[in-house]
Amino acid sequence: MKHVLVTGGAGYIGSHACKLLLQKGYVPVSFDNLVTGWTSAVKFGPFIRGDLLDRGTLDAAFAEYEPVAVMHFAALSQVGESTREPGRYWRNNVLGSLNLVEAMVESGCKQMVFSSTCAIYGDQDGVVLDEQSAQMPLSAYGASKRAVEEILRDFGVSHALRTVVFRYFNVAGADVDAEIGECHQPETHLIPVMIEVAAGAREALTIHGTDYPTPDGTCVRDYVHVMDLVDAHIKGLEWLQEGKGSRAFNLGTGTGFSVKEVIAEGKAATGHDVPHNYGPRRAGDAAALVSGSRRAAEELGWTPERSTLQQMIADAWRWYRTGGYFR
Ligand SMILES: NC(=O)c1ccc[n+]([C@@H]2O[C@H](COP(=O)([O-])OP(=O)(O)OC[C@H]3O[C@@H](n4cnc5c(N)ncnc54)[C@H](O)[C@@H]3O)[C@@H](O)[C@H]2O)c1
Ligand SMILES: O=c1ccn([C@@H]2O[C@H](COP(=O)(O)OP(=O)(O)O[C@H]3O[C@H](CO)[C@H](O)[C@H](O)[C@H]3O)[C@@H](O)[C@H]2O)c(=O)[nH]1
Repeated sequence: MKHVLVTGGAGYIGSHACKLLLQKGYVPVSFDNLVTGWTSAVKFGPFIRGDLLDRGTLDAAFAEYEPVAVMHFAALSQVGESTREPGRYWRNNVLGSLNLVEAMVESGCKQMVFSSTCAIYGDQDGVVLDEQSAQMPLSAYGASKRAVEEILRDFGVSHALRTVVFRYFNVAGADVDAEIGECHQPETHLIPVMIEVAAGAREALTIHGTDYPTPDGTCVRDYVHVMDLVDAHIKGLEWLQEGKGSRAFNLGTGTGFSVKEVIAEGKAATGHDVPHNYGPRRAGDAAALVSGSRRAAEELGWTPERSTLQQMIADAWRWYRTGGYFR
């Protein structure tokens, strides 16, 4: 049996990856400290409650399961929060990842699929964002992810660590069976916040900034369905298992939607009003982040299949309506 250590396996994207890994014949071992995750999201393999900052628990995990690879999702990942608490982000994301990488190479596990982000690119007016674009993160979150990419490169040189780095754009939607989904406490991401408003669980959504240099003044993002995203992770794992070298890939659809467009689609997809008001810009936000790369399609054979805005909102809505929130 091939074990894969999934850090952050109790979180939103990690739990979806675990489900697909199991379907593909791997045993996903979730390693998570539950800072933003849920034990009830760990349904597809063993669970180790551990912190990336605790090297002993990491070493024990590698010794017990001898994973063929690591999928590294665990991180603090809120852009706004990271601008207020940069120390937490640097410590958790960078030192935590360094611990993980050192535990990996010492145990002989030399393959990692890493969750990076388009937030490493920052704001680049009119520039098509591909993997060669300049990296100018606007937040401690984005900077911490860029730093981890550098650590991975260095350990590639020194220890033959091979990594597939995925720079996600904005992930949304939920498992097609509504068995798992997105659940953050408190929720800050646009689509799940909108779902809570449509369901009447929140009074209104605040649009953070209406004076961006975008067609309607609100931020533009490239949304990708979580199921398409984890499908790419299996392809990334296979890439490494076939012995191919380290590579970075953007994961987005290439189409951007403004906050106002997302709200309009939310109303249509849920059949409910989405009351909203206007607030100031949120620190750390880029005006527009849209992928301009076809590398994942051309080299991994990855084609997003559920990543229409309508489908992502419909799946998130179904997950919410089936009472799926983790406790
Ligand atoms: N959601 C998005 O749109 C998006 C976009 C780009 C990148 N990402 C990246 O994808 C990854 C997963 O994001 P998510 O949305 O599933 O977030 P999430 O918060 O739902 O999941 C992260 C998981 O990591 C765990 N964790 C955090 N720090 C840990 C530590 N020190 N030790 C052990 N476990 C720890 C949390 O408890 C949680 O279960 C993150 O690395 C994030 O930066 C997410
Ligand atoms: O109540 C809300 C919530 C969000 N937004 C806006 O909606 C857009 C999307 O915001 P999210 O919080 O949903 O997502 P982010 O773009 O901030 O961040 C997400 O995608 C990033 C990459 O773009 C990171 O990787 C990060 O981990 C992930 O959470 C932003 O312009 C944000 O200001 C609002 O206007 N109101």
